[in-house]
Amino acid sequence: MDKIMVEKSPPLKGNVRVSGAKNSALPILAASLLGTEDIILEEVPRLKDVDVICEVLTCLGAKVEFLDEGIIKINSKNIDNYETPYELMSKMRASFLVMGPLLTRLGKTKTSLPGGCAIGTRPIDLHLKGFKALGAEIDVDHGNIGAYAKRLVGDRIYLDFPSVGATENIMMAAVMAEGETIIDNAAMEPEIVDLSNFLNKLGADVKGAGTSTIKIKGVKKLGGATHSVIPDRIEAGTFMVAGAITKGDVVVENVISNHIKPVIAKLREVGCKVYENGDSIRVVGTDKLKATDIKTLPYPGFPTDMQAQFMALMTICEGTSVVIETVFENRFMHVDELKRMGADIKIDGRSAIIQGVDSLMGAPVKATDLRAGAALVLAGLVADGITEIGDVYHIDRGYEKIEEKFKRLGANIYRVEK
Ligand SMILES: CC(=O)N[C@H]1[C@@H](OP(=O)(O)OP(=O)(O)OC[C@H]2O[C@@H](n3ccc(=O)[nH]c3=O)[C@H](O)[C@@H]2O)O[C@H](CO)[C@@H](O)[C@@H]1O
Ligand SMILES: C=C(OP(=O)(O)O)C(=O)O
Repeated sequence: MDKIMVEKSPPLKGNVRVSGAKNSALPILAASLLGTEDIILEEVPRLKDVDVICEVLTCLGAKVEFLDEGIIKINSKNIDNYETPYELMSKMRASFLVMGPLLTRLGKTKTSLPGGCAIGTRPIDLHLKGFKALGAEIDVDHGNIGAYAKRLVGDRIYLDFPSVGATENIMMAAVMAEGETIIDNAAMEPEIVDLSNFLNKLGADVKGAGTSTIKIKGVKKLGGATHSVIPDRIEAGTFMVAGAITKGDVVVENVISNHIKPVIAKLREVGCKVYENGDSIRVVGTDKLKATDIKTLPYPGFPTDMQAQFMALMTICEGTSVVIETVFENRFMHVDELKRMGADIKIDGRSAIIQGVDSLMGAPVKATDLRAGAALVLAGLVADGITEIGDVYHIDRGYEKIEEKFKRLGANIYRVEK
């Protein structure tokens, strides 16, 4: 398996362009099953997860063509298969997002139950609550899950937690249900707004995305559209932390600064200068990084997908920092790996207490999940010696051309292919 090697690097300097958001591209690609005419998607990041969802679409009968870099053409006019095979489902949890579109388009959908993963058990009860409210029958049998409905009828659905995936799956199922669906306590992430904009371009009637109440009026049929995926706020945040941790001067381009307000605020709290300038953000590091605290929350709170990267930064901030993870029950797998590099971190339930150290040491470590991997790359940039990161397939799920982008900023990073 490939490894990423990171050597202690000089302060990172220069410009880096952020790719389209993985977490927008995946639901939008799933929603492409709803359209009956050509769909052109731009700014799609070339990632392992994108390849998997494209394989899922192909297996369901859609035509998927990779055109120029970042551009994918999809035609779902003749989809005929309603089952996603276990092999594809097991490669990526987000494959579950095809259930909503298939249910409303074909009246049936079947797949294997998505399991938990390194960051938590990740149940799907809220997705199913939504499908049931719209009139679907749910059938769970031998690890498979089916949803069936002769007709879907709009209803009012309250989400017990503003789940991103459940909001997306229910929105997609509701776009062709009869009458009006209202989702209360909906997730408000920018990726939900991007999905809503895409659905409306296809001819849907979705209002309120980005607030906690989303209203969807069912339509009979959806067509085609051209749509550009929004920039990846988590990739942007990762490079911003890279500027901070190396005490560098990094300009992150193609970013919507409103989407990463908490990251900007916390970087300022640790002492960095952050300049917002149109669609770019410049982070200038400081010699005296100060401790701070973070608590992850659904949007617009501090994103759980930036928690590990920020913790890497906290390991060398002066003083004691506290991280409280409220979104996932087990998202501290990176702690043991950071400790192997000399970090001083204690876990107490959902809190991690980080005592800043003077320096980190390179070590062989494992990317236990996607953002844990990104955190180890960041820590490796400032650790003495070499950090050898294994299980990098996790990193490849969510970061396009990661070594190339870091190298251009002056990082000593390379991949060893095995
Ligand atoms: C592909 C994608 O967009 N992934 C993102 C999405 O994941 P995902 O959509 O899976 O995350 P959710 O918002 O659904 O999950 C948040 C919490 O709700 C719980 N939950 C969720 C659904 C459900 O039916 N029941 C339930 O209890 C989960 O276990 C978790 O504790 O949002 C997460 C939270 O911002 C991000 O970390 C992921 O990067
Ligand atoms: C947890 C993440 O993704 P997924 O939901 O696809 O596992 C992530 O992007 O950090």
